[in-house]
Amino acid sequence: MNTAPHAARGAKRDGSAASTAVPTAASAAPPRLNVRSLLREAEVRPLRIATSVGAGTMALGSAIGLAAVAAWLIAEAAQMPSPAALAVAAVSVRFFGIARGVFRYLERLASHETALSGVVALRTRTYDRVAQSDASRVLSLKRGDIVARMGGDIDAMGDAVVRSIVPLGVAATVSLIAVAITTACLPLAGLALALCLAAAAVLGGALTWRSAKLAAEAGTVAAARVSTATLEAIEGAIENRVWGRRDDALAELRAADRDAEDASELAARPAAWAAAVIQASQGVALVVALWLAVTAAHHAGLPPTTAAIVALLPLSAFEAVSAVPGAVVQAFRSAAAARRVLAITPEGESGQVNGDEGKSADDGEHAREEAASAPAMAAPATDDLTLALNGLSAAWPAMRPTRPVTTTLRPGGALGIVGRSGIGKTTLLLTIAGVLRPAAGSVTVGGAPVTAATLGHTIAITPEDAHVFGTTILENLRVARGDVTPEQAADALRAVGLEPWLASQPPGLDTILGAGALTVSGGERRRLLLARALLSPAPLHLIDEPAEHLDADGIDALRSLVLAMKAAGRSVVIVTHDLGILDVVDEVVSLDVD
Ligand SMILES: Nc1ncnc2c1ncn2[C@@H]1O[C@H](COP(=O)(O)OP(=O)(O)OP(=O)(O)O)[C@@H](O)[C@H]1O
Repeated sequence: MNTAPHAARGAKRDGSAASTAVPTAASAAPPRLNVRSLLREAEVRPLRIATSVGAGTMALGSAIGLAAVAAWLIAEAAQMPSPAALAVAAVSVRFFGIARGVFRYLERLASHETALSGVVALRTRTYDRVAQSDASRVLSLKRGDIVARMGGDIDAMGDAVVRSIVPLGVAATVSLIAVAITTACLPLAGLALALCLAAAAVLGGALTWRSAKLAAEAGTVAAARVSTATLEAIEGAIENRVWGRRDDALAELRAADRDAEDASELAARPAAWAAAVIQASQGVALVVALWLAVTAAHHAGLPPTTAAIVALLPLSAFEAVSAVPGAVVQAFRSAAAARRVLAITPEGESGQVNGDEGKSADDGEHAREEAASAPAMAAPATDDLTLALNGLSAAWPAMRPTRPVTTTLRPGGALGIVGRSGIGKTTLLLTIAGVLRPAAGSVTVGGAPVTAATLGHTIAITPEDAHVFGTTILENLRVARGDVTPEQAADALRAVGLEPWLASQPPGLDTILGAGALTVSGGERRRLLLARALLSPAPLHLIDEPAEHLDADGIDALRSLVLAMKAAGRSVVIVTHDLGILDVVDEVVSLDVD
């Protein structure tokens, strides 16, 4: 039985109130993420990263080799090198030229393979976590927000490997090799190069990080203001002209644009400083290396070839360091994406992904609650299927809780929930299903607390906007139970009055329906969902607005269906605006406040 996804889709996704007024999954301070935990999450093996870094280092090393051969040729030219030595130089140039391309290709292969398989692992883990997480967190997000987190954000986490970890690893390795070679030739020059490289990497990296942070904070807000002001100016052009507010709208747009410019300038400043620091460090490294090499060649007898290598090596070493700003920007983006993804998962709440850092008292309480309810999740402990609402009140984070409800529903009974629009009937239904945690009171089946995992075993739910999949009628009914036979499917469709409709479809049960019920009418869709509910094996069924879109015949079919479910010993809870069908329920609960 697979009704949980319906529950998720069934909830309204107007998360605006929740996301502004109350700390929710979207707004709560997200946990920190470190590189080790990211690599573990993405199932990236250190050996694979080492292979990518090794290949990248060889590619850049080949470039350094080319520079070294050039330096040697320049230094040797004046001393008339032998043809044999020149032949060696020529072969070396060819070797390094080819090796550079080959290793660059290998590095791309290795790092992309690592990143792509990492993204698959990350996405799979995140889907698993979301399926197990507190539904109110996920349901409080807008659909587009979830798609963005599952899509672009996880891709951005994967990009950390290719665009951040590997380039930083290559920069560090190449710098170390350059410093080692320089130190071997002339220790003082090695020290100077090490200091310049460290200054460029650390200062340049820190300034770039600052720039990325400013761009993300001020830049995003300013860009959103410009978009809003632009849309309002265009869409409200006629009204603004009529009411004489055109100048105000344009002034707001100009102000927003100025803000956006200021924000991008603010963010560009540290980035410019970072570029300047790297350039200045490279310049200083070159001048110092040149000066030390020439001095050593003149006064300490350093061979001219070695002096040339010492003088020219900084050029190549800084080629690796110049990748640092881009890698830092990517690290910032990946970290922000990781925080957004983790914020919708239980691990995000508890900080499990990041070791034990950031566990709040609230998180601990949540974990204890989960642990306490765990035994009830596997299966009901008793055969008693009595549903008990004990002062149960339901609420989304920013919503006023519904009035407390206390009642008992025995197997074979039916309960109706009514109340004015927006009072919280659907919210209460989701709470009874265990999708949302109660705002107050409790809901139990056979004395055991209901949790999200009870859904499917004991409780099934048919939300108002339960999804109709783009597949056959039979498969749409098998959502309720995987082993529904064609005969059972046809019987269920007959029970809800869809027999004539089925007969009018030449492929019968194999008729493909349009995804999202595009090819069925509102009433047919509702009856199809009722047939699905009828086929569900769960002894307790919750149905949201079953009478919606039904004509008089449909209402009669609904009545018969509820009576049939009751006769079969199943309990039914119905949320409805249609008071006409309440004659089939045993008790009616109104959420309206007197
Ligand atoms: N996913 C959600 N996240 C946050 N708030 C929500 C969500 N879904 C609904 N709400 C809010 O909860 C309140 C109650 O909504 P609910 O759907 O439970 O009312 P209802 O009584 O079933 O309404 P109706 O009869 O119109 O279907 C509303 O203010 C609604 O905006």
